Amino acid sequence: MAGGAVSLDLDLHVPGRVRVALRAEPGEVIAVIGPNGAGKSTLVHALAGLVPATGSAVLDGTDLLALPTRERSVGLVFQRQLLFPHLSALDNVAFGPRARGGSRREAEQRAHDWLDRLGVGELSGRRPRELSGGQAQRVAIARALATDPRLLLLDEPLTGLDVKVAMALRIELGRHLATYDGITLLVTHHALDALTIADRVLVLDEGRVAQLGTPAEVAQRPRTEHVARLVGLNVVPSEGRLTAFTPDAVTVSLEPPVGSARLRWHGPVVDVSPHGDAVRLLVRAEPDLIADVTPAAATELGLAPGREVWLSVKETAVRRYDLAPEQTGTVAP
Ligand SMILES: Nc1ncnc2c1ncn2[C@@H]1O[C@H](COP(=O)(O)OP(=O)(O)OP(=O)(O)O)[C@@H](O)[C@H]1O
Repeated sequence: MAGGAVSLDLDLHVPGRVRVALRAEPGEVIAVIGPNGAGKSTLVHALAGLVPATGSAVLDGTDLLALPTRERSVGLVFQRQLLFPHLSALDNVAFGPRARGGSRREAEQRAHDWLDRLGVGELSGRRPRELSGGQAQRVAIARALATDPRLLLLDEPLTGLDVKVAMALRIELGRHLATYDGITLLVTHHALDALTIADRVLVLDEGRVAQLGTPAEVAQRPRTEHVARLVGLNVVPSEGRLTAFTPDAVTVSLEPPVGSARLRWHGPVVDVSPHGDAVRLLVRAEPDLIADVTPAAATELGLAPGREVWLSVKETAVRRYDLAPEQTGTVAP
């Protein structure tokens, strides 16, 4: 039942939807991020055998794409994951270990352990219809982890859970994945998941690899506006390079900033939301920018959606880097 250390050599193509080539090392957790429609779900569904794909996905010497769906040694947690409706939570989780040849007692013990770890041990006797969405999601995660698969595919496993539960599960999942020697692909919309749980981050955009790097690389040098926003940075392309700056480096004013600052923009505020002790503004400029101001400044300037503002940033507060693609594993469709 043990997974064993395996690597994954991927060169997968779903025509018109996604193309990804990469090598994942044993134990690696790769977060998959990108805008809606980027191809994240298609990638994991293709690996699971739910979407036809060409190319190869060689795991431990075997090409998964050549295997029928049910013979692929993958663990799946998808949004709106269905549990077996006629089985209790315990039996849902014990099903995998049992199918892999464990004794009933061992399988049930293992299922109990996983349900406990995910905070739903006391619900082990319930059927799926007697569980809330969040509880069912935790049972689904337990079910995937209990089989100790060599490839774990998690598509938005924490989406739809309340903040406290998601936080606790993120910690539990991170702890487990840190010692898990199989390979994990974790599709997520949350920077926190990508940056805290993952060893590398795969950024997809329009079905292509836009960036593949460590969380630190991606956070410091995001190559797409989407990723920049996800990690809370502004990124502005200029003269073939990218200029990055934090939202708190932005000065907001109602009049054009004085001086000859080249780094200034004008546009309407489109969103105002609390962000820690600050107020975060989204301003529709070229490109869209985020700025953090104090609550006092927000009140004084009357910052509300629709308000036209000027944004500027000092040269000393920006970091510039090259746009040239140099990621490993990038393949153009
Ligand atoms: N069943 C399908 N048949 C044909 N095209 C599809 C199908 N499902 C998705 N697509 C298309 O494939 C592309 C990738 O979609 P996919 O669902 O993989 O994106 P995603 O990155 O997971 O997006 P999201 O964040 O919205 O879940 C999109 O252009 C989408 O419209």
